[in-house]
Amino acid sequence: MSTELLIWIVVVVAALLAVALVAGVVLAKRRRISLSEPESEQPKQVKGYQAGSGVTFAAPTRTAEPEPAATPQDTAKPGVAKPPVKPPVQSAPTRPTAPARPVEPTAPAEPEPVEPAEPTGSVEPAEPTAPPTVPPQPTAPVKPTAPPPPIVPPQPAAPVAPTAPEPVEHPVADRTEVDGQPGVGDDAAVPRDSVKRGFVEVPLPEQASEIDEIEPTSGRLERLRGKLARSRSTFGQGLLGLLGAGDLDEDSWTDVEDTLLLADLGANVTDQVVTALRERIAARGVRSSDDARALLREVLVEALHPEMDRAVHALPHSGKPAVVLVVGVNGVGKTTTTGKLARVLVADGRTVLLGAADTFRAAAADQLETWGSRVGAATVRGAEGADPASVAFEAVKQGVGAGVDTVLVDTAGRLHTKTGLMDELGKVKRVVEKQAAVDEVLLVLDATTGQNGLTQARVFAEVVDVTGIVLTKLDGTAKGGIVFQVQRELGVPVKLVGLGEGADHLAPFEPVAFVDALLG
Ligand SMILES: Nc1nc2c(ncn2[C@@H]2O[C@H](COP(=O)(O)OP(=O)(O)OP(=O)(O)O)[C@@H](O)[C@H]2O)c(=O)[nH]1
Repeated sequence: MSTELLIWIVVVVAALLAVALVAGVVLAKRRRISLSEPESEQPKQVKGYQAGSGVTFAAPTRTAEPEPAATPQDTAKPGVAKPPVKPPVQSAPTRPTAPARPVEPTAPAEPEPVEPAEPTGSVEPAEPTAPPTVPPQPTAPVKPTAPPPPIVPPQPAAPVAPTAPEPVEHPVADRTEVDGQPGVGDDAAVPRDSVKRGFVEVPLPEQASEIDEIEPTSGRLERLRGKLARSRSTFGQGLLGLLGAGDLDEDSWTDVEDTLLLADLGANVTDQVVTALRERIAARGVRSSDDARALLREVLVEALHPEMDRAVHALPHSGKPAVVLVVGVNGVGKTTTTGKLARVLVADGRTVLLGAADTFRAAAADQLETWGSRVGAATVRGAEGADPASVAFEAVKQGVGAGVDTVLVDTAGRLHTKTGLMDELGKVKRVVEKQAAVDEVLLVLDATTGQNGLTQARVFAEVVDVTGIVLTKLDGTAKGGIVFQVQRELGVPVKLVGLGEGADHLAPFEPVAFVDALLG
């Protein structure tokens, strides 16, 4: 074999080897790429918790036996909560294209449950003589010339033309009783003969010329977290600063306790939280501020009982509308909450009828009607001073007749005595139940009143079977901890929170998103 041939063989072998090497490298690279998903197809990793859901509505889950109300004894125990129920149906977030069906005016209310109109500011009505399951009969003789108050047929989306009355002096700041008990007679924070609040004193939403755009309800708590800034400074800075500092001595634990008490968690919840923190820090140790945050988050979320059923029972069932009563003392934000809730329901594709059973304050009905007109919900109202039960009855009757999905009844908050409160609310509920079951009783509490709100809540819980709490004005307080306490004391879940005066500043209460907002 010649040298030249040998050289050629070596060159060809070298070239073949080089080609094989390059091909091997390319194949190996391809294989590596094909093992992983294309980046765009990977689910986007969300950092931290995102409040994704909106307000959850559900048809009532009750069966023949109504759920027993939580007793104070029950609720004194830690962790007492309503047993988790069947997961509620999450309604599709559809937006209605047309306003709610107009409600046909019906004949005046049936005489039985309707009482003659009472002049506003009159003395408390006489004790009803009928047994509690029957609507109370008027004990005073009915004057032939005083027929039941006419129920004004609802004007769907009719703009309200407010006549601007003279501004009146009113102790607005004193509207919620300072010792927490609804005052009695002349001891009431707002004496019964005081000048009524005028229309001008309540900031009304602007008149609607067309149906409002409503902000999506999903993720509202997340979007409104900035409104919790005042509470955040207590939890996020105060508490995290203490826990992140490393080994805690007894003085530091006392500071932790004080911070929780100052945030209105109350003695029992504070005890529970501090005990859990101490145990877990001892078991796991806290080495960084991230550890401290994670631990605090875990303990606070647990204390809020995320397993509680927070669905608002506002979906129709058995061919009838759901009936939601909104109760609470005056000034806490009942009318505003009723209006905001109507918006949420309409945004969810539901038809809503509003019942203005707050007949003590004429402006309340105007206020509610304005809220309704902005979303195309009709309002049933009575004359000022009319029997609230008759207006509630008429609203539900018309709601059943018109086949709406939900009737929201705004009740009166001007209640001076516990007995009056009992009679009034009990009667409203009994009378309404002649038409349709009451599915939800939402107790509205003003978060800025702290312990007072809690005392009011206990009084209301004695009177009606409260099924959910709406905590308003959380944007105006550093004491967001009241949420923990109110749930524990009443054993009733906080379902909604008010985070501002804006029309869409009502959010579903989500424990994890709430704690995240508090911790910042
Ligand atoms: N900052 C803030 N203000 C609120 C909130 N909810 C209601 N308000 C305000 O609280 C005030 C009282 O609200 P209303 O809805 O009139 O209260 P009410 O309970 O119906 O009052 P009465 O009809 O007198 O019983 C109004 O100025 C509302 O705008 C909230 O979540 N945050």
